[in-house]
Amino acid sequence: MGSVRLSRVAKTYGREETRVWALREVTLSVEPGTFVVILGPSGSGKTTLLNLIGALDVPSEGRVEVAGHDLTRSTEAERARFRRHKVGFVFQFFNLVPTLTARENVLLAAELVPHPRDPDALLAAVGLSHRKHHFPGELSGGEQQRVAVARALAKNPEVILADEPTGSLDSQSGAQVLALLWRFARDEGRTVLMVTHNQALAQIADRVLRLKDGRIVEDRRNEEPRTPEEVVW
Ligand SMILES: Nc1ncnc2c1ncn2[C@@H]1O[C@H](COP(=O)(O)OP(=O)(O)OP(=O)(O)O)[C@@H](O)[C@H]1O
Repeated sequence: MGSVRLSRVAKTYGREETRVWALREVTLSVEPGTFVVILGPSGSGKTTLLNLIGALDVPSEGRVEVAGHDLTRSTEAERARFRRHKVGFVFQFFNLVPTLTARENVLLAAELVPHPRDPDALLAAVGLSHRKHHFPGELSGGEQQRVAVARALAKNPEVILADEPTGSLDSQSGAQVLALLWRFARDEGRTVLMVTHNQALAQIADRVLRLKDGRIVEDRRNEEPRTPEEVVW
């Protein structure tokens, strides 16, 4: 299932005197079913970390293993297959296809995998049955993000990577999106890694990672995480 293991991972950009260390000496092991919240200042390496786990990028050093796949020893074609089958992505700005309806956006993801979840059931679960034939431009930000979560879940992925999924939402829509991601980890044993600038969201995490200057400077487990509904933000 969706285990995540990084061993002495570094990621650099550029060369020699202009080299930037986006990540260094990152070692991490996350068990399936964990809801991980990743905090850290701008430029600390949070997005880079998600990109490596999601096989959108490869490390400069070290090893990345996700859901039993060694992403550092795979070809680009294998990584594309891994992204397609194993990972659901949720971004800050939804990234829906504007010319497709909500339902078609979810269907498009479902068609990528052999054992998808039912798009209509997912749209019902995110409270959007009545809006499924609407285009993204006809939906509010919160509704679009709920479609994006339904799209990510449609693939029934082992790992969900969410980069500031509530960053552009009002608090009520944000809470709904959060609850969907949280339940997916809790009820279905999937691994969710979520980057956020909102410190309050650490309370709902099973595990909190804090990055600074490309290193993990805090790695804490919450014995009794709160539910998204309990957190005021
Ligand atoms: N393609 C790139 N080329 C050069 N440097 C990059 C590239 N991508 C990221 N970086 C640098 O790597 C470092 C980490 O970036 P990253 O986007 O992972 O940070 P972040 O914690 O997600 O920041 P933010 O909260 O602002 O999104 C930064 O110094 C950034 O400027």
